[in-house]
This record gives sequence, C-alpha cells and structure tokens, in this order.
Amino acid sequence: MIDQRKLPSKEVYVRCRTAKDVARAIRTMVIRGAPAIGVAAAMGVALDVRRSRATEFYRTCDLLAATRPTAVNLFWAIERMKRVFAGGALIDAEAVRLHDEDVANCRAIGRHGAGVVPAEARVLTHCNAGALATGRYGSALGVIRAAVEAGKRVAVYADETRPFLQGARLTAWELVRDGIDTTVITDGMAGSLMRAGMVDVVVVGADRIAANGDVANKIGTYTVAVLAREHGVPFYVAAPLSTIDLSTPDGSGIPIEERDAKEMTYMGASQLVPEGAAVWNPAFDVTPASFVAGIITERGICRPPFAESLKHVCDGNQ
Ligand SMILES: CSC[C@H]1O[C@H](OP(=O)(O)O)[C@H](O)[C@@H]1O
Repeated sequence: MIDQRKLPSKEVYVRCRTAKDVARAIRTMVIRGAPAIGVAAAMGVALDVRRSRATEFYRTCDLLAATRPTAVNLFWAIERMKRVFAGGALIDAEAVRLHDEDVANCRAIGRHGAGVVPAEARVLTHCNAGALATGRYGSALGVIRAAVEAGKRVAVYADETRPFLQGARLTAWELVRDGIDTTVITDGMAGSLMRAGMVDVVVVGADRIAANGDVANKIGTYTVAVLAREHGVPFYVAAPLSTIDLSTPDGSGIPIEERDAKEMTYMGASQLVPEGAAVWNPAFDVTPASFVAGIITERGICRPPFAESLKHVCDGNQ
C-alpha cells in the first residue's frame, strides 16, 4: 500500500505480510480514510486466515478492531469477515469482493452526487475523502470527479486540514494528478472565502454517521458546516452505507479518537509547540444533522429527516 505519510513528496509503498503489519499501517496512518481502513482490515484478516485456527482468527479480528475507534467502516468490515469465516466461505475472496464493492459504491456516490454540483462550481472540501481514503475514486472526491466527468466546470478549494494535512498533502495530490483546478487554503481561510461568495457547495466525507444523521468527520468539519450555514452554502456529506451506523442513535455516542500530541507539536523534525504547553488533538468532530443538506450514498441522496431516510436507504444493508 502507498505510504500516505510520505505524500506528496515521495510515492513509496509499504508491504504488509500479516494482519499485524496491516494493524500497524492503520494505526500509524500509512493508510487512512474510513472506507480504506475497512478494506485494509479485511485484507489483513485474509492475510492471516490461511494459517490461523478459529481462535487465532478472532484474535486477528480483535487486533485490527483495536487500531482506530471512530470510523465504523473498520468494524463493519471485520464483522462481515467474521460472518464469512463462520459460514466457512473463502475469506480472501470476500476481502477482494469488499474492496471491489467499495470502488463501485464510490462511483455510484459520484453519479448521485454530481447533481448537487452546479454546472460551474467552486467546491470546498475538508480533509481527504478521495481514492486514498477509499478503495479507489473517492466519496467526496468521487462527487467532484463525477461532476468533472459530466462536463461541469469545477474549481476545488481544499482545506489543508491541520494537523495531519490530508487536504494539502493528499487531496491536492490526487486532484492535481487529475488535472482538476485546485487551490489549497488554510483551515482558517474557509470563512473568508465563503463570506466573499467564493464557495458554491461544500462536499466532505464521513467516518461515522449516526442514525439521526449526525456526522463524525475530520476535526474542523463542524467549523466548515457552521460557516456554510452562516453563508447560505449547501453542506453535503458523501459516504458509502458502510459509514452509516444505525446502532448509534446520535453523534453523542460516536467515539472520537484522540491522536498523539506529536502530530501537532512537530512538523517532521521541526518543533511547533514549546515544551510545557499542552495540546488537544481530537482527530474528529461531530456535525449535527441540522447542518447537513444531504447525505450522498451509493443508493442515492438521503435528505432530512435523516432518521427516516437513512433507515430506508440502509434497509437490508446493515
Ligand atoms: C472517505 S474518508 C472519510 C474520512 O476519513 C478521514 O479521517 P483520517 O484521515 O483520520 O482517517 C477523514 O475524516 C475523511 O473525511
């Protein structure tokens, strides 16, 4: 897998031979992005299952489930592999199927989502919900790609997304390679851009969507949602059904990962924060459903009231 920590300056690959290797890659953000870590976990289980007995299989699942707490796709993928293992079917075939489905889902999300992008649009996005964060093509970036493929003239503003800089390093890397007009801004600039009337629509990804439509996504997403409402900019979330967690009633029940302070206090070898200063580094925040214009899924766009529309779209898929 490509080492996303090294992008955009280096394209280097990490080989994972065991589930332990995959768990380390997820935990250290070699691979990140809700759907992508679900796919990686499924592949990790498949790497080990050839040699493992049942007890080891479930221990492998627990190892991967312990890597990151917020993205529900990780747990959804592991539970799916457990069902297949219990049914005696081939685990590695299921892992490949899960990956291929995620790619197809992203393309479907793109098709459905392109309709919310005006013919000439300036789209703001936050973090990276692109090919690097999914099986391929992306969820939020899938919407942007599909709009461009449909002939729409799209300019993207990518929030750099401190502290891990998924927007500056990863979204910009993906979109520049696609030849899509991309401008990186600091997270603090989004408000002025919207106030100047330079954003037509916001599209972001998600790590977990609660049954009422509350959305957990990269830290700073809530800020963007509040700014979008203040400036009358529609705020959309693009995510596959594997991101929807109907068992969690609302956003208060979503576990928010706190990551190592070093992600904030250092940029490479450069110290950014003096010793003695504390930092708070939640990797995600929760945007209340009331800020969301629609949730774009592979089965169509869910509109408020989300408790009903999400249940309807998930029927038979949870
Ligand atoms: C389609 S990716 C969804 C989501 O995952 C990212 O988090 P991280 O980079 O910490 O794995 C970000 O919140 C994306 O929007």
